[in-house]
Amino acid sequence: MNQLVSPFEVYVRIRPLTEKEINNSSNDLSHYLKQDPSSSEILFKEPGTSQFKKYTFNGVFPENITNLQVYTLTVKKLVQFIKEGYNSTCFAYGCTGSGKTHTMFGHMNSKDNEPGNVIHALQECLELIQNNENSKLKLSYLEIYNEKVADLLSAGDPRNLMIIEDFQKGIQVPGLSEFEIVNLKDAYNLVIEGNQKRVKAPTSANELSTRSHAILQFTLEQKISSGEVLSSKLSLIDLAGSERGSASENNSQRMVEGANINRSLLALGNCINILSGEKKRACHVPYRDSKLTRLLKDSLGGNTRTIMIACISKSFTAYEETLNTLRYAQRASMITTKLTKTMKDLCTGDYKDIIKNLNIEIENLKNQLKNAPAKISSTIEPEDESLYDSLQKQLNANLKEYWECQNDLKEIKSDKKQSKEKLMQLINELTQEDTELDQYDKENIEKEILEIGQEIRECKERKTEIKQEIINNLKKKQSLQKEMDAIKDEKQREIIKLQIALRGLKREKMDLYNENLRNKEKAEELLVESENKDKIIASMQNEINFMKRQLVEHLASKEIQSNVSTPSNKPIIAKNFDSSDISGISEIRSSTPSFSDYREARFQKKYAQMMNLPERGSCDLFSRPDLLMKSRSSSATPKSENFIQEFKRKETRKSTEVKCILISKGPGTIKRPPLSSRASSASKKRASPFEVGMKVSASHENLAGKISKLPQKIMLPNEAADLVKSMIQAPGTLGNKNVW
Ligand SMILES: Nc1ncnc2c1ncn2[C@@H]1O[C@H](COP(=O)(O)OP(=O)(O)OP(=O)(O)O)[C@@H](O)[C@H]1O
Repeated sequence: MNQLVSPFEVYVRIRPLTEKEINNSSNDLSHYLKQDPSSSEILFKEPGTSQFKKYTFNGVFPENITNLQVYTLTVKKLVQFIKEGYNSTCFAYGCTGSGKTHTMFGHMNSKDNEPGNVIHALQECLELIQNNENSKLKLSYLEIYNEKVADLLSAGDPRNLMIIEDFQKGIQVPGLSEFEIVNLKDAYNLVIEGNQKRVKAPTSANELSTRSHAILQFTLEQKISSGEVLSSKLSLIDLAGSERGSASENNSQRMVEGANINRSLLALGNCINILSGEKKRACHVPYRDSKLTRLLKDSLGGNTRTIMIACISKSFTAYEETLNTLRYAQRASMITTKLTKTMKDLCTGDYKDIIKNLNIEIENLKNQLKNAPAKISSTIEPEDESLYDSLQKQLNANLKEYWECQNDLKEIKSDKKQSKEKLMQLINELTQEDTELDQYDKENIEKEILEIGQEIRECKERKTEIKQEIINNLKKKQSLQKEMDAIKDEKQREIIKLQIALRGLKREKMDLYNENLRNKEKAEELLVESENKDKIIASMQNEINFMKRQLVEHLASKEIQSNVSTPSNKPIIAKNFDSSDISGISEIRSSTPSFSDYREARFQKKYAQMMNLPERGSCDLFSRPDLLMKSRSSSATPKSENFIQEFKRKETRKSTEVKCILISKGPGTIKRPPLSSRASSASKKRASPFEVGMKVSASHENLAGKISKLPQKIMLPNEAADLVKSMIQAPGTLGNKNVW
């Protein structure tokens, strides 16, 4: 018996007669109630018959059994179960004075201290956490009195707490005090403190009757290897007495209490009926019918384990209540069948179909998610996501609650309609003249009419309450929606701000880019300008260099003039001049006079005037551009012919005074004859040096070789003059035929 055999187990505990009851021997129910201590059955004699009806449960505890034994056979199994991470519940049900409080709490302050289930469970749970350093135990204690939830451990007096359903944590009571338990003494004191706060009042059956449902919850939190926290709760419930108003000799307050107690127990019974499958309308479990069932929603059915201890008294005065309790407990015990059956069904083909359908649904949802616009993710920051999710879940729960309320309303309407029809039928039965009713039947019908009248009143009350719940539900929905919108709005505002900032930055970036472009263009222009300037400077530099050379030449010519006297100034005659010799001259190039030539000429003129020198340019050999040659072939070009002819002609006429020939062999560079060589004929008489630049082609190695023996430097005029003179006077020094 140490393991739970089904998710919902029902035990019956028989309370022994009290001393007072023993004294009244007629009060013993033994003649009506039989129980074999070795079996889990009770035989009970139904009213009006001599036969015993058999009630079967998971176990029956006779009068002499102790609280510890009861604990060992019931709640101890649940403690093991919460250790595995499942929620579980144990509630004591029964009429006033049947021993519920005794079973759950025991005699906590009396000298014959006999702790009940709560204390034993606490002890065992503490052992659990002491053996596992990664676990915590928390305790909360509340009561439901007149359909209001009150915290029994709060320092103040907070009444009417809300019950909400959290999709992750399950049923929650926001604002409910919760204490971490580390030792039994503290826990014990908390329980005593809570018990003292419970609403109590004397009834005819119990001097210290507790008038509320007391719910004590242990929450066991265990950190598992993955780092996640496994949270499970054990709810231990001492229900208020299930008796009818008349039995407990009540005043008006007791009547209200009784109505509320009855309602919640009725709701609990209805839930149990549906979970047990007794009612055909099994689709909707009316957890919302009372605070008690709402609170127990995640502790009844599903993956939870529940133990009901139905307490009955052996007192005959409680006969009717005992019978009701047995019937109630019997119905509850049928939950076992339903759940077992469901588990069996899971092994059949239906299960495969369910899985298949679920897989299809999952696939559909995945696709929907994939195709859904990522509105939320784009607007909600990760840190807000959990809050947003939680609000979303609360909204879903709120919506679910709304539909449940609407369903309840429909059910109430239909119940009311049925009750009214039944009422009419009973009234007809009672008032019909032709029916013969004896006093007993009449009393029964009247009793039934009263009960139905009470039911109709309850329906009305319930309807008003549900309407109020719908109003509250809609208010809650609005506030949740507001909260969600606030998150969205706030994020939206932030996003808009960021977008504006981003646009600003983009504009700034664009401006910078454009400015950069402009700067680049400017830089390029400046570069070109500077290159041009460099070129100008370089050309000016060249000009300066050239002019410097000219100056040197001027000075040299002046010197030559003074050195070469007119008498000895014999005309230089080229002898044996052969045109083939100059055919190797690949290029003698000149151009039409340029501005710089003109400037140079002016400079030279001015320089000459300044220095009192004769003006330059005396060789009309090169004064005519058409005489300038360009020859690449071995045969003389017409131009070279012209050149030769002209040279010879001038030589013949002896009209040309060639004072000096400077020959320089540049690296492929041909210097044009200076402008001076093309000077006007007016200055012919005054001889002036001129240059001939040559480029010697490879095919005329002969000439090239000879020329290469010439000094490769610009000679001073007098040196050059001497050289030329020697060349002319001693022809052949440059070769047999080459005479210049
Ligand atoms: N198994 C038992 N053995 C001895 N005494 C018991 C037992 N069960 C109950 N009693 C005694 O019976 C009396 C009534 O019990 P208890 O207060 O537990 O009833 P109850 O069902 O909680 O009543 P109520 O619903 O009115 O609170 C108490 O004095 C209690 O000590």
